[in-house]
Amino acid sequence: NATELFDMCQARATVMMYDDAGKRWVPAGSGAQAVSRVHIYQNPNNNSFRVVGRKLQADQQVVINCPLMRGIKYNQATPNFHQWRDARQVWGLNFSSKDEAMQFANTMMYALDVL
Ligand SMILES: CCOC(=O)[C@@H]1C[C@@H](CC)[C@@H]2C=C[C@H]3CCN(C(=O)[C@@H]4CC[C@H]5C=C[C@]6(CCCN6C(=O)[C@H](Cc6ccccc6Cl)NC(C)=O)C(=O)N54)[C@@H]3C(=O)N12
Repeated sequence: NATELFDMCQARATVMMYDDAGKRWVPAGSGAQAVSRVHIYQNPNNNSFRVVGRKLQADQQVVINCPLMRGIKYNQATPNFHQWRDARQVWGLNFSSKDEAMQFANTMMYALDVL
């Protein structure tokens, strides 16, 4: 049966990926840049965590589904723009508010601490 994932936090953000070749940030997912609801889920069975973001608009497209690996460095480049590297790319979250950014960062840092 599908494991019940614990929804630790949610924040509104535009999910971006860094295009190394073009040296620019591009919106994750297809179509125009749009705000997503970004979650940090915990799988309590194996103490794993993942960041999942879905577009707020009708199609609810999944634009990020990124497991959090031990040792990731979460960089709060600005109060509203946070980023981290995974094996393949750099993710950027452009949060809709500083409060949501702070709450997300606190949860992220907790997860990275207990991994
Ligand atoms: C205001 C105008 O903003 C803009 O027009 C664009 C679009 C804005 C919205 C989407 C976004 C918002 C905010 C600013 C904030 C600054 N910033 C950048 O991109 C900076 C500037 C230079 C550029 C160079 C590299 C780049 C890109 C790739 C990763 N990286 C690193 O430095 C990493 C970081 C890191 C550190 C520690 C751990 C993990 C990681 Cl990932 N370091 C290393 C050692 O890996 C980076 O973040 N860079 C953003 C930006 O410009 N923009």
